[in-house]
Amino acid sequence: MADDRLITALDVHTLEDMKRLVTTLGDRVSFYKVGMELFYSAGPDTVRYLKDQGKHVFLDLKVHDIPNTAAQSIRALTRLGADLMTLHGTGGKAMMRAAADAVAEEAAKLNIARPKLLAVTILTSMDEAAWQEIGGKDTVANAVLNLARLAKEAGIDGTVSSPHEAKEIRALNGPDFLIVTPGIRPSFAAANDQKRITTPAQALRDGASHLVIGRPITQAADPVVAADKILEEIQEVHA
Ligand SMILES: O=c1ccn([C@@H]2O[C@H](COP(=O)(O)O)[C@@H](O)[C@H]2O)c(=O)[nH]1
Repeated sequence: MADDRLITALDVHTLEDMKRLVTTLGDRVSFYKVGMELFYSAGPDTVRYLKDQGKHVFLDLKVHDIPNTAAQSIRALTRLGADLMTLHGTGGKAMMRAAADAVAEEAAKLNIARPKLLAVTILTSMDEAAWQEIGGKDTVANAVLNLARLAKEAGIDGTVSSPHEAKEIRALNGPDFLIVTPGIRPSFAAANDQKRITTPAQALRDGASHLVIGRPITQAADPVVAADKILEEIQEVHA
């Protein structure tokens, strides 16, 4: 049975590959992520197709620019009708505020449901060493928490962060804040390039609202079996 807490990342190159995966996974997956790899290759048709299939869409394009450019880009993306969209929290509070205002304005103008905006904090592929290499002065966890606080103050709906920070973000930003966590690895899957990882059930127990899982499903020998195992695991953790 589908569970909206599972978001499957469609990191493939073409519309045809995307459609094949969505057809294969059928009704068991209700929420998909379209990221840069797919969107830069196949464009807005990806989102339209998924919406036509009755799926929820997380459009993860990680907008990062000065406030005006970020806001206008987010405004344009709002017209595609995704459910969730991202921008980088490291663009700062003024940028996040401008983008949040732009989404609200554009959705009201079009009379559509307002897509929720998520701030990407520190990528889940970074460990402490990688973070310090780019000049991080505090721990990854503290930097993530600071960005989560700024995001909420700026009117952003949630964060993209690793499951390692979920418990503290939940305590800081309350029950309604979205905590969307990539870096999820079921026991049967390889870590790949992800560094701050945990299992699907543990991430939910720690307060994640959604799990983003790509390769453990899409590159599995049998994606249906992999998705079913994950769904079985998370159904034991109540929302
Ligand atoms: O910090 C981040 C932000 C985004 N992602 C995205 O999530 C998926 C994870 O895919 P896996 O194959 O399960 O590793 C991928 O699309 C990333 O772009 C992230 O991993 N970490």
